[in-house]
Amino acid sequence: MHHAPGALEVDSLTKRYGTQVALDGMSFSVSPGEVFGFVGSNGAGKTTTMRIAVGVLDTDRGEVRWRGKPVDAESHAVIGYMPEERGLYPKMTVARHLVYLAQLHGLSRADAVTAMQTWTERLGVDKYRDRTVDSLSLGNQQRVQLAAALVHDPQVLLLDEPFSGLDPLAVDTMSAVLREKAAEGVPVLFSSHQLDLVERLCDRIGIVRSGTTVACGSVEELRARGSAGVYVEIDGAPDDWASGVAGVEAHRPEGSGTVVHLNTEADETELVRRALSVGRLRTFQRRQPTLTELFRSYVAAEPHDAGEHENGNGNGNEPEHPGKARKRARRGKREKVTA
Ligand SMILES: Nc1ncnc2c1ncn2[C@@H]1O[C@H](COP(=O)(O)OP(=O)(O)OP(=O)(O)O)[C@@H](O)[C@H]1O
Repeated sequence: MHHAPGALEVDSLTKRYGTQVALDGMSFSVSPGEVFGFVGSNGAGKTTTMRIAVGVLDTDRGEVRWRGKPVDAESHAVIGYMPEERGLYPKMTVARHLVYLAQLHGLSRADAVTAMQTWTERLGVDKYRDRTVDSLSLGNQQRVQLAAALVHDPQVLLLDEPFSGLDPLAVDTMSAVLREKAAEGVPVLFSSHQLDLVERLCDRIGIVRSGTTVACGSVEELRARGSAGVYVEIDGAPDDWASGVAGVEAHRPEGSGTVVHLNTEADETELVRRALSVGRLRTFQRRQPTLTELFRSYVAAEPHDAGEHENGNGNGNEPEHPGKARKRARRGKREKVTA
């Protein structure tokens, strides 16, 4: 785990709803200046983690620290939070809403008005200032919701699926704002199921499963730990030419070739030998896994909605190799995930 001064540290959170385990040793940290992507399948515990960090929900065990101290009412006030349930008052105008929220966080009326003007312009909703929230389209309501998380100049940003339902231009604006806040030294955490976006935007990523962090690192670090892939083109070879080669996990057709996924026990020399023996070998190219492929390998074993959660790796601090997750996946039933 990182311990940069000023980091937001989520340390071994445990949370149950009745018998339902929502968090099971959730741990990770977000450094100042870092955009951290929080990904995991539905019900993995992302919203619960954020709600605990912002103080709207209590944890059973573990703690969240900011600047080395457990978060309390004072630090909650400096967090900008965009909740999943989008808590805007539908009948209030956009301007009144944002000024009210900024004042609630301690800004003077004049500063609150300035902040409202700045953020509505920046997020392209200034023309709707005098409209009630419920008269806006969902995407515009979402822009206002982001403005609401930003008007009080937060020192930590926690955003629950801020990109869902946004048009491509709004995605660009939202991305730019998150990078900008990070550049100011703010730790920025957001959850998303849009993995291409996460891959592009984030400095680091935490993949969660069943209430615990199963992998954490930059995309490059996670890729290096993931299983290798090879793209192969062979004239005249049958589709299943790689079957039976040690360490071959899967192979699927792509274009005029085949993508072969290898696990850590794979013998690449044997694969090359086989490739040469089945036809005229034209291409043999190593491939890094995409974030979507990594996601699938890490969360495949998730027993969600089972009422009980498997503990990922004991402490949630050390990333687990996808190979282990795959072994569990072979034992347990495979779950469909939204990637
Ligand atoms: N109020 C609640 N009462 C009972 N169970 C709950 C409650 N809120 C969440 N849970 C359960 O806790 C677990 C974690 O839910 P959470 O909303 O944190 O997941 P998530 O990762 O944010 O999912 P999603 O991607 O679908 O938003 C789930 O199993 C969920 O059913």
